Amino acid sequence: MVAKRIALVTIFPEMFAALTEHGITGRAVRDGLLEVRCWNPRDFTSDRHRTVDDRPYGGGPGMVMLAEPLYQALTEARAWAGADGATARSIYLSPQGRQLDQGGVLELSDAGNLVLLAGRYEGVDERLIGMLIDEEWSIGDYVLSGGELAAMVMVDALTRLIPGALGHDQSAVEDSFAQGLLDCPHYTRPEEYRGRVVPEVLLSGNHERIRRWRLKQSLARTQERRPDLLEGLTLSEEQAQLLEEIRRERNS
Ligand SMILES: Nc1nonc1C(=O)NCC1CCCCC1
Repeated sequence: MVAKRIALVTIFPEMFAALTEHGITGRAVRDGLLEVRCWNPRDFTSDRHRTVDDRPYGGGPGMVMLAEPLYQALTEARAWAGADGATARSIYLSPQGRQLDQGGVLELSDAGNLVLLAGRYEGVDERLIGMLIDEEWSIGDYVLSGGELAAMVMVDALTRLIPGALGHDQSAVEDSFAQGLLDCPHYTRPEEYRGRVVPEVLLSGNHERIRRWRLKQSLARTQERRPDLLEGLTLSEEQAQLLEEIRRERNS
């Protein structure tokens, strides 16, 4: 198995320890499923202050990231990500991008290796984007101080789709999300917690009843909290039946 390579272009490479040193992403790196490597544009400057930004043409507040240090950093990052003939796609994280959802994560997970550009300041010289960026993606309609956290969100969601990255006991978590539904409620010991008990079906040991209960709970939650998600779904016979039951129970 060849490790998935994700290159990051960022002036804060230390931030990515959050991915490489913890949790599922950290284990994927240790297990050789994922390779993460950072390129810092500051390493591609030639002035004493290692300048990566400058004032915006046209005036206005803040600074804009210079194209040249990013160009050099991205070129090296793209070479690494595209080594041995691998396909590599260069992405810029910004609120102006396509909004990321699980469908987009699935698409990106099929796109081979990635180069993620994390911007700072007010943004990046548009000419650099035109020259070296293939796609712009957003993790949501809000403004962060930089693209690093957005890049980490994307890497985390992508890593969960790498075969072997989730221990056997987590792959089940993907079921409802993979079906485009919200997740069902979860419980663990004790059976009674401050007077609140676990739904008895989950103690029944009847795996078919439990599967059906969990699916019904996912459908009910999705109907209640995110009916828009249901609109986009083609329901199975069983899902349609359960949804009918839910609607009947709600109206009774
Ligand atoms: N939302 C987002 N989704 O992806 N990125 C986002 C963001 O808010 N990024 C911060 C900006 C800050 C200025 C430079 C470019 C990135």
